Amino acid sequence: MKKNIHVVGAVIVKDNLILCAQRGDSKVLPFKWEFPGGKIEKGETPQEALAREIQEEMECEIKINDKIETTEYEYDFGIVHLTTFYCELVSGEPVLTEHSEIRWLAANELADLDWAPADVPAIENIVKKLG
Ligand SMILES: Nc1nc2c([nH]c(=O)n2[C@H]2C[C@H](O)[C@@H](COP(=O)(O)OP(=O)(O)OP(=O)(O)O)O2)c(=O)[nH]1
Repeated sequence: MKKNIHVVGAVIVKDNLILCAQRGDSKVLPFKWEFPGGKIEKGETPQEALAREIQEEMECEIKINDKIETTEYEYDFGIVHLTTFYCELVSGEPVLTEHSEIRWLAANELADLDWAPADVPAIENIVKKLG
């Protein structure tokens, strides 16, 4: 049976633009675009995991707002359960540490990127709301 992987992603909105991050070449899903975040660790709420991941990965502090949705996608390495939240920056500016690139895009530009497949339903949801 495939393992279940519980992941949180931050849809950070600033001046109507959304932060998009490209995965590095040494990771699974190389060069795919995603929302910064990562795996929920034991004992964490999704929000705690997200705040921790963004601090580690992007060196900034966020405020976590409404949940967008939780979706499931079955990859060959496991089933990712991805929960996304609208977020805003509280302090700091996102820094590239693990990602190969970051971009701030308007909602109607999101579909131009090659997203991790698990993210596609969230992208559609965001475009409906903000696009
Ligand atoms: N952070 C993030 N991960 C995503 C998204 N969409 C998606 O399919 N994923 C997948 C990629 C990974 O398999 C998993 C996230 O875990 P991670 O970011 O901690 O994993 P990783 O591969 O970068 O690092 P690791 O296993 O070496 O710790 O979820 C997304 O929008 N954001």
